[in-house]
Amino acid sequence: MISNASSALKRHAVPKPANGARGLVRHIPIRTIQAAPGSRNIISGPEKPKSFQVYEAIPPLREIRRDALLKGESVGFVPTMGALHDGHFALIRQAAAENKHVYVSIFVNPTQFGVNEDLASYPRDLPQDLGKLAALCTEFNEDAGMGKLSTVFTPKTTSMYPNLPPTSEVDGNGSFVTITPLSSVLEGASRPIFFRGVATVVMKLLNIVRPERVYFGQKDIQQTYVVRRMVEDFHLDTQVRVGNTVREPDGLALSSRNVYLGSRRRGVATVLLKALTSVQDAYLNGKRRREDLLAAALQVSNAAQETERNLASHQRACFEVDYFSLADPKTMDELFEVDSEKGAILSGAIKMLPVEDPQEGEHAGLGGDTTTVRLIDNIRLDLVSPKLQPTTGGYHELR
Ligand SMILES: Nc1ncnc2c1ncn2[C@@H]1O[C@H](COP(=O)(O)OP(=O)(O)OP(=O)(O)O)[C@@H](O)[C@H]1O
Ligand SMILES: CC(C)(CO)[C@@H](O)C(=O)[O-]
Ligand code: BAL
Repeated sequence: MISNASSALKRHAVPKPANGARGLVRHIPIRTIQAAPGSRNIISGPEKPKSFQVYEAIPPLREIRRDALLKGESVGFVPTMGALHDGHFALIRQAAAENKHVYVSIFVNPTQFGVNEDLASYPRDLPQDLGKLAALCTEFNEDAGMGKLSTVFTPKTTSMYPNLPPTSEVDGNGSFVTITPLSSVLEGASRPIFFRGVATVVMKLLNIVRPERVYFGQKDIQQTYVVRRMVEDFHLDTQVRVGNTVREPDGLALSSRNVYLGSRRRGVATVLLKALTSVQDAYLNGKRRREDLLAAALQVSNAAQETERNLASHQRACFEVDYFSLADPKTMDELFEVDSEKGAILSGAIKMLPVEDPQEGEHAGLGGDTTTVRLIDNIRLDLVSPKLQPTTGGYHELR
């Protein structure tokens, strides 16, 4: 059964197919079909006989994973929290280029949300995500040696946390993976339980899927460091791959949370990348000292804050800077001077504050622009020569 499927998914359910153990159904509109009890559901696209299976339960997923292992077929795994966008699709494409099978998980992991964060309102639309994945599937040409999207894993919270209910309390009980000190700085300083939750759920997912390769986006760069450290320290047998940040045409990094931004806040949100690119310009112009580099970011953000403050309350979109950071590309320790041979990770986070005086007819974001939205972004200074271009995919190895 698909547990967290909306009623829309249930409405689309059709009877169990009679054609074989795995019940692959072809040439039908996108539908969800309940197969073996508690386990298999099959999606099939209308135009091509391409399909993937959706699993909510762990045992049948393990079974097909074992089948692939016995056949010597590799699995590339893309963990997500759903609300899928082109950033996710770039990772899936990359995984299909490098593996026989791609497995995607969709699970909004409660333990990485702080008590006052947006777990309840986090955008969720499983039928829409499955539809997007079915459309993406048609791109993968197995005859040309590409892998295929084989499996989507949509576990219930009770399967992922089988004993104690998941907690968001800093001192809550449960079985957790903690990676320190990496998890305590930057994003971890603002979100104290965030990386404990991420490391814990990624450990669970890797234990379930056991992929040859696992794919993460550079947008969440600190997450890639935490996961890589976990993989090394716990001797997990998987390779961590990192895909470039995919951006909107104006440079804003794609993010599931961008749906919270109505037009007023969306217009100002590009300030984060503008601030980071001003540092990049300073770097390319020969600056190497932290204070000189980060001064450029502060100048851009201060000017933008001033502009917004001077607008009328019904026009402005105010924001706060959470941090700008210049960190070592191996350890994420803050740097006082950048070594040109090694480069640096330049990252930042801003908080878009709730919109004041919303106007009739103004385009509002999800939740009516009433909540603070944190945006993060980063640039690898050692990888940006000579100038950052909006990215449409591609990947790099973490060094
Ligand atoms: N713009 C992007 N480019 C490349 N990868 C991305 C992008 N956005 C997210 N990812 C990656 O997709 C994976 C799943 O991320 P997730 O489902 O949390 O989406 P998200 O857009 O990062 O959501 P959120 O708004 O919660 O940050 C992560 O590895 C993440 O880094
Ligand atoms: C890696 C992840 C899927 C763990 O919940 C999440 O942090 C994300 O989507 O970036
Ligand atoms: N992609 C990061 C997930 C989160 O912010 O919770």
